[in-house]
Amino acid sequence: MLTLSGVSRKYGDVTALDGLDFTVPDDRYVSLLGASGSGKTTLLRVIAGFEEPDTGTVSFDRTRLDGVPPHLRDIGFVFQNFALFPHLSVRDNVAFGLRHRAKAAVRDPKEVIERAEAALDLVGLKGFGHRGVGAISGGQRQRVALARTLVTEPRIVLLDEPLGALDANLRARMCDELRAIRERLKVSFLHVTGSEAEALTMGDTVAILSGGRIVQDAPATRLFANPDNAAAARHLNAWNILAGQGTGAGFATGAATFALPPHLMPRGAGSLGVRFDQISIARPDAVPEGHLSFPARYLTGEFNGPTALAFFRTNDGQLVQVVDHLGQPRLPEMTEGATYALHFHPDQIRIFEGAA
Ligand SMILES: Nc1ncnc2c1ncn2[C@@H]1O[C@H](COP(=O)(O)OP(=O)(O)OP(=O)(O)O)[C@@H](O)[C@H]1O
Repeated sequence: MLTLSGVSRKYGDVTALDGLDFTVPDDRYVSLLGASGSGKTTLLRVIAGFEEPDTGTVSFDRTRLDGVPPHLRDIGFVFQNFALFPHLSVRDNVAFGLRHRAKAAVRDPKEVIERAEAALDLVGLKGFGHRGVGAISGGQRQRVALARTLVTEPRIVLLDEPLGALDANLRARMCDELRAIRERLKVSFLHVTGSEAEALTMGDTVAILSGGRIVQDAPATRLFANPDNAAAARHLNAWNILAGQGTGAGFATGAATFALPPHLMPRGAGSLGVRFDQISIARPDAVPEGHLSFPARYLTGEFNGPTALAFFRTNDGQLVQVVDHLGQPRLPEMTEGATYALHFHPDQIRIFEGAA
């Protein structure tokens, strides 16, 4: 198990990692989700040993890795741009790591070729060994990069936005393949991405990096349904979040004051989260009994195939989204510019304590 405790890393005035605690268990596919600039690459570089943390520790199975140079950590790193050697063949790219690794370098040419070919077979590139890396597709280059890392039998594989350079179709296929390869090897993958869909699809668990810390680390389905805090919810791109304050009259937000059941009422500042797919829409005078609601002006709709998105603006100018699944449509016909009541049952909301 890889463990980071209290890891901080600053660049001048910028705090990239801020006392971060994080573990990657054995035999697990872990997604790390964060916005651009949230410190994802810094975190991978600290784990791999390309950077040392200012404070805190990195260990593997309780052995400290701080101060151990990258090539002695047994950690694989698949770079976003693949970083292949353009003048070498596919097989020689894969063999390179094996011939040159610091621990237990393989010198016997026959064994090098056998192991390189086995790694290519594992990533679905049997028979491609003789090709130049310029003569294969982007998805195949991605797999060469993976094979080059896997051939060295790392204890954990770090993947920095591994699908970012691929087109959408290929990305979907590589998602399945990465998971299948990992399951065969039983080695943990830590997959960094800025895409919530990719993080949720890939990870057995998803860790969300925000403000230099992991704000939630949970199985994908639990995280999606039950974010612990507003920061985590925001990253899922599926939750509307209305910041407000608990008052005598209810939970006061810029969109409306909600008469929350007492057990949900935050003591001071807080926010109300409601998922895009759990809001219904009615005429202002037709909100069902027991539902909470707020008024909002319908802006426009967006049709995405199996789902349709509707965009609204609250009285205080916040953008709110509602999603409809075309298999089970819930939304009425709406007129752009008209005001509707967006409503939901109190059981469907999450209240997050603290300032948003
Ligand atoms: N070498 C550096 N010198 C100065 N600031 C840096 C350096 N590396 C990273 N930073 C800053 O640290 C913060 C975290 O950067 P990092 O590259 O880790 O983010 P990221 O989540 O990987 O972003 P992206 O998804 O855009 O690649 C950013 O504010 C970045 O500008």
